Amino acid sequence: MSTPTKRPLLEVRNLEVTYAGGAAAVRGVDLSLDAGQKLGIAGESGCGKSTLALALLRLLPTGTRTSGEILLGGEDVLTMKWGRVRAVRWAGASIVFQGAMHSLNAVHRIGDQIAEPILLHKKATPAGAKKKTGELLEHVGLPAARANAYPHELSGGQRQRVMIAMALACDPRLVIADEPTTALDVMIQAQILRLIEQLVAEQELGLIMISHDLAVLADTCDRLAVMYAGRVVEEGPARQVYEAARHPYGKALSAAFPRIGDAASRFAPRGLPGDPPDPSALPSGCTFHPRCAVALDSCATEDQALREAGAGRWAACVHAGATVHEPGTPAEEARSSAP
Ligand SMILES: Nc1ncnc2c1ncn2[C@@H]1O[C@H](COP(=O)(O)OP(=O)(O)OP(=O)(O)O)[C@@H](O)[C@H]1O
Repeated sequence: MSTPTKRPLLEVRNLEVTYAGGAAAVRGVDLSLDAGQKLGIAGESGCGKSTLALALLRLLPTGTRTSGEILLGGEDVLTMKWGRVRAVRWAGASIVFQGAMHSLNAVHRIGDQIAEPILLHKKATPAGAKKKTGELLEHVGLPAARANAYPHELSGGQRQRVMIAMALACDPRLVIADEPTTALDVMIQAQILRLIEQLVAEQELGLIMISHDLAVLADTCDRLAVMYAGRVVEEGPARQVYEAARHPYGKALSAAFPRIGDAASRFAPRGLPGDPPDPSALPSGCTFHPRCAVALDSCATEDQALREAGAGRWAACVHAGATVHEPGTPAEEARSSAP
């Protein structure tokens, strides 16, 4: 959490997003991020990660209901006039989506696509934008001459580098990366993650990285928020959440990924039985209770807010803070008994 004297770069307060059809995709989310900080957002498919990312820049479809506050540098994105929202996109905050092939325009040279937001935001003259495009390409590890290439002439990793260059084109303070490496092989994935880390450190950006892969987030981010059914159910220092989650869902998500270098990794990772709930028809009480191995009778009726679960750690579980033995895989048992 931020110090009271310094305003966070981004503060999300009680954000609620409901799609036109009634799906409550984001429910009461609070987040805080300082410049230079990297926040990971994890969760299964459908838990609301992308909806949250799109809400931050008011990119949700017409008819979607949004409430709460999204304070970017103290200004509420949700109540801004559209002209101001357009000014904030790219220049205040930008998004790198997964699957660069779909995000880039196939019929335009990549240099023109990177220069477009620079010109749109009047950050440079056409000649200045061309120069900056070359510099940005070199900064993300591509030769400036690749500006003349079309998207299909680049590899998947190179295209993702282009997306990162484009995201940085107008010098934003916040970058939101939504599954930026999901479509890439592991070697390229590692290169792109190191590039993102390097750029964040160099430019003191705030980074929100969204992924279903807790291991990737634990490796890249300072803090980690775990979402379930539209809520943040656990938050804390990234490595601690990954190694020893306090919420049964965080534990299950963590157990779903093998640990390289962990003696217990010879045991198979374990999946979580059942499916996430339909956001149009959420279960009563704690929404995780139908899948929870340690649910009490009261969990079916009593909702749980985030509560302190150790220093700098939060979990929305009746057991948070208490030691509960949950029957686990041998890998989990070995980990929990390790000194
Ligand atoms: N345009 C839309 N209209 C109605 N419901 C939607 C829309 N987009 C997403 N949803 C629903 O909102 C919920 C959250 O979806 P969202 O894409 O935010 O999840 P996610 O965690 O990002 O999943 P994934 O990892 O698969 O992208 C899902 O139940 C989804 O079906």
